[in-house]
Amino acid sequence: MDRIIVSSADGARAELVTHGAHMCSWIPAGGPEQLFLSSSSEFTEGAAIRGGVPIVFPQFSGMGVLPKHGFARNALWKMLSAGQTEQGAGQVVFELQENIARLMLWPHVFRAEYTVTLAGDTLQLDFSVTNTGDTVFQFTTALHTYFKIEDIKETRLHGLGGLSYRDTVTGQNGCRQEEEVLRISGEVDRIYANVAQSVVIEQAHQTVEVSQAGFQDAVVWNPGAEKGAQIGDLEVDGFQRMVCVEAATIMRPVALEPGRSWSGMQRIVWRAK
Ligand SMILES: O=P(O)(O)OC[C@H]1O[C@H](O)[C@H](O)[C@@H](O)[C@@H]1O
Repeated sequence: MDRIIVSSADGARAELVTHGAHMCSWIPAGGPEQLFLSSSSEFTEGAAIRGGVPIVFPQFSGMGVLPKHGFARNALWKMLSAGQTEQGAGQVVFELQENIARLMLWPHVFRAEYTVTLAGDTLQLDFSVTNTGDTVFQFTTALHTYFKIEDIKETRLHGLGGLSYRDTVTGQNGCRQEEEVLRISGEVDRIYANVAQSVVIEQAHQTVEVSQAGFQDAVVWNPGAEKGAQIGDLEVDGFQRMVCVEAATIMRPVALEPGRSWSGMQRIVWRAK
């Protein structure tokens, strides 16, 4: 699989592979690595990469008949461009369309585009899907971002208080987060609905602000010690060093008419304390 490195004029840097258009590393200008990547991750075609930013499309998790999280994260994407914008941001653009294997799984023709843009302390991920066929189709999707954490016990998530969520661990719908600040001390797997404000991941040394547009929902996932130990491509202590905050549309799937496009974006801003 091809490896692509892009950097901005002001020193931010990202690394991606064409397999899954998968972003493996993001280092903001003057800052440390922000994405978790498991050292046990298999970098082979056909296998998902554990960490970075997997693209979930056209099905979230096991919520349908497709392989878990759909086919986009395991597909070979076409790189359309890589370099710097006129303003000096680093940028890479990928494209994915149907092929025979994908049509056998999901009988729809489409064009997906994924643009990664970085400069200074900010990373922006733009994902769009166009229905290039002549019948409507539905999909669910997520940018499944794994954030690198020093110690999950010392990490706080702000911005989720008062939101309703589906608890994937218990299968319960219609839960409500009462506490303003979420601390993770075991398995957490939640789909928050109608997320309009940003989520801030606070650690002792930094904050990371995660905002989104186009995506309706946000997933927060950490497998905890027990489930984490069962994940073959995650290090034994991996769960302590990661948290996923995913921009997603799951609760109400997108129904895309022929000729129409849908787009969603996740923006991440790093701040040292
Ligand atoms: O192991 P994977 O197929 O990559 O899925 C990893 C995780 O993705 C999402 O965050 C889901 O909410 C979790 O239920 C799932 O375990």
